[in-house]
Amino acid sequence: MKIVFYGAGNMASAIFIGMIENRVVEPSDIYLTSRSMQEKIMFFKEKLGVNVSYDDQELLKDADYVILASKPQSFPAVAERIRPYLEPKTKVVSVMAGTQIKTIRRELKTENPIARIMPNTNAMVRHSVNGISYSENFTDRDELIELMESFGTTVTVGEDEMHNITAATGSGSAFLYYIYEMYAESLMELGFDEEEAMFLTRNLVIGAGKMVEDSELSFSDLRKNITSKHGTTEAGLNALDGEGLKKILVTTLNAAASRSEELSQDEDE
Ligand SMILES: NC(=O)C1=CN([C@@H]2O[C@H](COP(=O)(O)OP(=O)(O)OC[C@H]3O[C@@H](n4cnc5c(N)ncnc54)[C@H](O)[C@@H]3O)[C@@H](O)[C@H]2O)C=CC1
Ligand SMILES: O=C(O)[C@@H]1CCC=N1
Repeated sequence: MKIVFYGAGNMASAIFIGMIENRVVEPSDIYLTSRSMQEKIMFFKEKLGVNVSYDDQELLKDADYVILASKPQSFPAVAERIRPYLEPKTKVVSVMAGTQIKTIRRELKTENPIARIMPNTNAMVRHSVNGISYSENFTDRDELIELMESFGTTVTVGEDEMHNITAATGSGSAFLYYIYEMYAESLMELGFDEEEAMFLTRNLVIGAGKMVEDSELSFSDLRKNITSKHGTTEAGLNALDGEGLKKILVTTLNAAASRSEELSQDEDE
C-alpha cells in the first residue's frame, strides 16, 4: 500500500499516527510532503519511520491513495504539484473542509475516484468520527472504510451533508475544548488558582468521558443522577438554562456549517 499525504499538519498527522499505531499500515506505506522542507516532517520521518519527499513524480508513482490535507486555500498550489503525475489507479481522498468533489476534479483535471472525508483530531486516540462521501465512480469503498475505521468510526453521507458533519464533529471537539477552557477559567473566578482549576477541570472531563464510554445511560440520565431535588446542581442548571446554552450552541454550529458552505462557494468563482 502506498498512501501519500500532501500536508502533514494537525489533521494529517492525527490520521497517519492513528493508522500506524493501529497497525493498519506499515510506516513504510506512508509518504509525506508539505509546503516546504519543514522540521516537522523530518521529525515524523525520524520518529515513525515514514517516507518524506518533495519530488512529486516519485511521490505519486504507483500511489494507491493521495490524501489532500492542506488548508483549502492552499489547494490550488497542491493541485499544481499533483496534476502532472497523478496516475489513473490512484484514489484521491480530501480532508479539506468545504472543498467540493467537482472542484477537486476540476483543479486536478482528473476522472479518478475521489472521496471527501471529514475526520477530527481524535483520530490520534482512535476516536475520530469520520464523515465520508464519494464520487460516483469511487467503487472500491470497503478498503477506504477499513483504513478509516483504524482511527475512528465512519458515517457515509451525501456531499451536501458534509457542511453539517464538518460543524458537528470536524470542528465539534474544538467547541467542547473551548467549553472546558471556559469552565477552568470560571473556576478561577470562584477562587481556585490556575493549577488547581486546570487539574480539577481535566479530571472532571476525563471522568465524564469515561462515564459516557462505559455507561449505558443517556446524557440526560447521567445528568439526572447528579441532580438532587432543590440541590446545588439544580440551582446551577437553572442558571445555565437561563443563559440560553442551547441557543448558543445552535448559533455556534450554524456559524461553522455556514462557513463550510462559504468555503465551497468561494471555489465556484
Ligand atoms: N485540524 C482539524 O481538526 C481538522 C482539519 N480538517 C481539514 O484538514 C486540512 C488541514 O488542516 P490542519 O491539519 O489543521 O492544517 P495545518 O496548517 O496544521 O497543516 C496544513 C499542511 O498543509 C501543508 N501544505 C500547504 N501548502 C502545501 C503545498 N503546496 N504542498 C504540500 N503541502 C502543503 C502544510 O505544509 C501543512 O503541513 C484543512 O483543509 C482542514 O479543513 C478537517 C477536519 C478536522
Ligand atoms: O477549522 C476548520 O476549518 C477545520 C475543519 C474542521 C476542523 N477544522
